[in-house]
Amino acid sequence: MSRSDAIDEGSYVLLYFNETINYVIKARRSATFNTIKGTIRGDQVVGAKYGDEVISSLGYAFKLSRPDIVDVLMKQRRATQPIYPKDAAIIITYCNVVPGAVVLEAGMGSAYLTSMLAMHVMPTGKVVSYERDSSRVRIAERTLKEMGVAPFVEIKEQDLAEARLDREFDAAVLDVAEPWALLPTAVGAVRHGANVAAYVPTIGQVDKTISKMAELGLIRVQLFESILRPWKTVPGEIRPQMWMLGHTGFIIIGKRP
Ligand SMILES: C[S@@+](CC[C@H](N)C(=O)[O-])C[C@H]1O[C@@H](n2cnc3c(N)ncnc32)[C@H](O)[C@@H]1O
Repeated sequence: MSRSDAIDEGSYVLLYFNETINYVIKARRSATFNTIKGTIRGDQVVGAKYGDEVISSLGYAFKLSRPDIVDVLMKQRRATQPIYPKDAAIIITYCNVVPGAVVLEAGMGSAYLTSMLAMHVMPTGKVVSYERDSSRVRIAERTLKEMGVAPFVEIKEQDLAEARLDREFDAAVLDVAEPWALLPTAVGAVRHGANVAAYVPTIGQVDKTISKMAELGLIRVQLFESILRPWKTVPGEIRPQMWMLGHTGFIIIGKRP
């Protein structure tokens, strides 16, 4: 994501009319963006600056605003079920993912979590991410580039179970179907006192993961489900939104004693 005020070809833009009518777009000179308040041409956007306004074909003014990290992340291609920012925030906070940290991850999937991890370890740390499916690696590489974090991620196109690792990691995160199978490798690769997190969608997986963490001697095992309820913020109509994300996954975090 660029810090410049200029909107170039390929920049992400929040096209904002009001609290309910707004869109995140990727600026393309040759494109046309359809909104329910008329269309906006790409050549009105590319070459403008963040903060400018453009007028739609129906005469409505839209602000060209700089989007947030979450806006850009949620526009990236998904090869797999990604970890959403609400869950990434817990993993990052509880696993002490700070600038300079070296984090082990499997699998990389669509690199949503990888991007968020990389943003927190940069500029001196790194994420070492394992993904055994090469087609997903190609998609993940693109996401990391779009998010501007590619230099902080070392991609290993390999099954984590086959990796030989030194004990150099400050944290490990497993988002795979059977994290219990990878826990011995992950636990063996983190420093004393480091946390290992697993992310799974079903209770059966939670049970197996917690049992394996206990067997491996991890301490203070914590289990979280993050339920984020967004509210409508229109003055005079403040109430919960009608729709919300009901379930994503469970986060299990254990500490290597
Ligand atoms: C649910 S996706 C991960 C999504 C990712 N966390 C995100 O936020 O975009 C799970 C990925 O783990 C990969 N995977 C599963 N087992 C693996 C293993 N043993 N080693 C490396 N990758 C693995 C799968 O190929 C799949 O792409």
